[in-house]
Formats: sequence, C-alpha cells, structure tokens
Amino acid sequence: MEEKIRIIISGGGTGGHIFPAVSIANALKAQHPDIEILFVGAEGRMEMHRVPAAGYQIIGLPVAGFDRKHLWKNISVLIKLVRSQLKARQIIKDFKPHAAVGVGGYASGPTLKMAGMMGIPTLIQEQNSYAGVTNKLLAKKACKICVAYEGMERFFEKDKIILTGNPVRQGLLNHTLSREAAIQSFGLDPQKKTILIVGGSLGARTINNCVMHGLEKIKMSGVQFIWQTGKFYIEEAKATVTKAGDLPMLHTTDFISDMAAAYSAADLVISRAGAGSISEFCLLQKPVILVPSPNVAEDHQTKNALALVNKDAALYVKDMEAEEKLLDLAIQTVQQPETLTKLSTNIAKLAFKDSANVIAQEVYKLAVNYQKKNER
Ligand SMILES: CC(=O)N[C@H]1[C@@H](OP(=O)(O)OP(=O)(O)OC[C@H]2O[C@@H](n3ccc(=O)[nH]c3=O)[C@H](O)[C@@H]2O)O[C@H](CO)[C@@H](O)[C@@H]1O
Repeated sequence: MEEKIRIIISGGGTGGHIFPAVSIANALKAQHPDIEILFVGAEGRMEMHRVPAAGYQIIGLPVAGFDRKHLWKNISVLIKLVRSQLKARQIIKDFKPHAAVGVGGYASGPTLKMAGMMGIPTLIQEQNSYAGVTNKLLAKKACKICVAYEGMERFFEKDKIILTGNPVRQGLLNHTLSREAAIQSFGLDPQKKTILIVGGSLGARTINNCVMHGLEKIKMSGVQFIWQTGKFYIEEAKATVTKAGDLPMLHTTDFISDMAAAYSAADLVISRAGAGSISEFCLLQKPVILVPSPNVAEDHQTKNALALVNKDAALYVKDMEAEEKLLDLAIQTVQQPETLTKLSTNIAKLAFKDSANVIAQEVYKLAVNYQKKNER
C-alpha cells in the first residue's frame, strides 16, 4: 500500500508569512484529506501559537534574524543558524516529507536548504514584488517558485516561476456577515461611514502616531474608526485614548482576530503595504490608502504599493508625510462615493482568485513525483 503524502511547510515571523502558509495547508487538506502536514517555524515567533490555533502541528527551530546594522552581533545568530540546520535535518529524517514548501521568514531558510540538500523537492512562495534574500538563495534549488507580481524573472529563473498571487485565509472569502452586523460587532454605529486602520500583523508606529495625535480630528469627523495598534503599542494607545475622554466613534484593539468582520465593516482602509494585506484588499475590493513601511528590506512595501497606485487602484501617503496628511485624506475620501467606487473597481482587477488551490496542486504534483521515484 502506498504511504500517505507528507508535506513540510516552513516559515513565519509575521502574519504576512504565516497566513499564506496556513491557507496552502488548508487547500492541501481540502484536496487530499489524507495528507500529513508538519509546520516548521522559529521558536518564540508568532507562528508557534497561530499555527496550532489553525489546527496544525509545528516544531520550532532556534533560528534568529541577522542584525544588518551591527554585524558583530551576528556570531550568536550564526551559531543558531547551524543548530537550526541540524535540527531541520533531523526533522526531515524523522518526518520523511515528499515535498517542502517555504513561505519566507527565518525558519524557511534552514528548513528548505536542508530539504534541498537531502533531495526533497521544494517550492517557495514569494509574497512581495521584490524578492527577499532568503528566497533568492533558496530559489537555486527550488523546483517551483510561486509569485504574486509580474516581472519576478529579475530574481528567479523564468521556467520555475508560476504567477499564482498570494493565498488568502479561506475564512475571509467564504463568510456571510452583513456590513451592519460586522459594524455592530465592533460596538459601532451602522449608520456611519467606517474606516479600518491596520498596521500589518504587528502594528505600525507611524500610523498609530497619526491616530494618537489626531484624536480631536477623529472626534469632529462624523466618521468612525476601527483601529488595530499591534501588541507593542496597545498600552500607550489605550492610555492616550482614555486621556482624550469619550470617543465612542473609535474602537481600539491590539489585534483583530476576525478580519472578515473588520473588512465587512470598512468603507475605507488605511494600511501598511504588506503583500498579504494587499492581496486581501484586492480580493475583497477594498478602497485603501497605503502607507508603506520604510523599515523593511529593500523598501519592498513601497514597491508593493506602487504596483497598485500606478494602476489607480489605491491611494498612497509616504510614511514621512503621514502625520500631516493621512487622517485628512481618509476622512475626505470616505465621504466621496465616486472615489471609493473607482478604487474598488480598479483594485478588484488585480485579484488572484484561486491562489491557495493552485499552489496546493503544484505542491502535490511535486510530492507524488517524488513518491513515485523513491517508492516511499
Ligand atoms: C514589517 C514587516 O516585515 N512586514 C512584512 C510582513 O508583513 P505583515 O506580517 O504585516 O503582513 P501582511 O501585511 O502581508 O499581512 C498581514 C496579515 O495579518 C492579518 N491581520 C492583520 C492585523 C490584524 O489585526 N489581524 C490580522 O489578522 C491580515 O489580515 C493579513 O493577513 O510580511 C509581508 C509579506 O511577506 C511583507 O510584505 C511585509 O513587508
């Protein structure tokens, strides 16, 4: 009897890597209920609780990121990298995967490197319009590279690239919550225009400062807000709001678990330009003002944002101009139905509808080929 297909999925660090990974796992399970999936993450990072919450087993590696500013601090990082590679090798020996998937983030480096060296077929999923260093290194051994933007031949071999878009969590698309019920679930008023403010999975300092310094404007705006601060900023945000007095038009939270409700509630979104968030805005046709983070590798969020802005599919405020312009622009725009409709129509054209399923099919093909060749 043939053995069950086993897949390793590795990566994480932030929601932008974890949620696509979970979405690929869900698609694999839906297509092949018998399949066995093991996640490999980084100890102490967000995936170590988000992945089990999604119903999958995960093992952590002691891996950490390089400090690009203080190179001398990287000795311990190198030691951790070697230990992670050894641990990844052991995990692969024990689990015996038929294919390995890397979604970016610290853990995917050692895991996919080891998988490649041990002859296991690998697939990487690059979320951004500018390839990360780890994925560029892993690409040499990878069999397939699933990307979300055109023009990625700049980084990867053309023949390996498949344009799939970024997988989005299944629950964001298949829900039936009305705008009214969604707004009520945040304790807000369905009669009012609603702006959702998100700073990526970890929150954004600049966007938070705009809100904290703009509370008077928010009070007078006639508009209401759902504000996700990120867990590092919630104490400061709550204290500032409390000091400002009664603000029933502002719902403040560190993290939104039910993003489907948040998107249903929102007439307009203010957001960082993380690739996963952008894929969600495209699929859900959300008008958005993007404020790319200037603190990410190779300034890739600006590149993500411009891919939309150049097609009139999103508005754009630079991080350094946000304090001056962001709230005014948002409050004006949410009251301009024609602008909202134009943004929504244009962003919808950039959506990839079936990303997780297409990637899952590619992974499965690699795994079955490997199984046939190796009879295991
Ligand atoms: C600072 C940083 O390194 N950011 C990177 C990270 O972004 P980050 O982790 O912020 O990821 P994305 O913007 O791509 O995705 C955020 C995800 O978190 C979800 N969400 C967000 C807030 C919330 O309260 N609840 C919630 O569930 C969103 O719905 C989305 O699915 O990975 C992305 C994908 O490689 C990159 O493009 C980003 O540049």
